[in-house]
Amino acid sequence: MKVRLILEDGTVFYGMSFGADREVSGEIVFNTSMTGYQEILTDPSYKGEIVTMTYPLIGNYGVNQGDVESYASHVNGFIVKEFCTEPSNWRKESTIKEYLKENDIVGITGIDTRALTKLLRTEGTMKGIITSEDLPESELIQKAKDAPGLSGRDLVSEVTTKEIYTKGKGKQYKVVLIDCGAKKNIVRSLVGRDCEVTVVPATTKAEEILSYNPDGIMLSNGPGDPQDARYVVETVKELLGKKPIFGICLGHQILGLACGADTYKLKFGHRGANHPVKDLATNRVYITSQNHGFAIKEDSVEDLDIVVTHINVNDGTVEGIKHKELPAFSVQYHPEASPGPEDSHYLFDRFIDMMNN
Ligand SMILES: NC(=O)CC[C@H](N)C(=O)O
Repeated sequence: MKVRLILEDGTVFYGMSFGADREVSGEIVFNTSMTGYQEILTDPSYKGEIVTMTYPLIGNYGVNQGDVESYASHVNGFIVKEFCTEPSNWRKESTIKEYLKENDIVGITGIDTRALTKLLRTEGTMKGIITSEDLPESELIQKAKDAPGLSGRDLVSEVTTKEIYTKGKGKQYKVVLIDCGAKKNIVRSLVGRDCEVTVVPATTKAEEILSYNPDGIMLSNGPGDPQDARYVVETVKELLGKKPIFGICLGHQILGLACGADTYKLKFGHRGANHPVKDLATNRVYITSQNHGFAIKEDSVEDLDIVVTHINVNDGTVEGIKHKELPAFSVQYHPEASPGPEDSHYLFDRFIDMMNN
């Protein structure tokens, strides 16, 4: 079926639907990873976003149950230049097209994703709408403008776990993971390092978290504007100094806010698997997996009890912080990778070391 992608600035792209046939809107973002499309579709941090892949051929190794990163798919829509109809891989269970249909994800193909990405890079991320409706363009542009953005809404509550559950029962270190939209590989990375991980809803109060008597607390990734997750920020303020804390992505922004820093929205964010990040202590550069549209303001960290530990080599933005005295640190990127390079796995080891002290 023919569909249109209409951006709030009036740009129109024509494509074909290859997933669910529904009208969707959301913030359009681009991801530069060449592989990992299934992990991207199921990363809860993409809630509210329509993802365009810059790599021109998506789906060439198929999809399988092992590569999902959460209990469902979360993207509002998925845009590709071309999708593969005959994937070849020993792990393949079905095709990207079947997957999108089965999981009710709107997908469009035949889009000039290079032109779309260049536009978003120049103008910044924009809201857009994917539709097959035969309405006048002006009405559809208005619909795109009226679509909810990422700020001013509590997206975390839409993806956080409803039930408390534990993985790696009986393992040595007890970790409570505050689930703001956690990816499975964070849990796997901890369980693989001898941690028993109790995953709790984002609304869980500090007192209840401490009642588990954990050795450490992990703050997960998650969707939306960190300023809208104030209730988690308040919880983290109470937990600071009581137990070692490690934050990833939204968890990093939340730790920053809890320590008094400020956050802002980046022009078009960082989403991909090859973002260079410099560790300021060693001057070593790591290639990292990223997916974020907000960041900690560098100048807001001055005069606080935290320091910037990592920066992005491309644009100099803050990629990591640590508390000057208390056992708490965080990174804006994804040490759990999935998809992406595994260079930063050592950060989980650093968290274990903190729990040993
Ligand atoms: N992956 C994440 O945790 C993303 C954090 C936040 N939603 C952002 O876009 O910046």
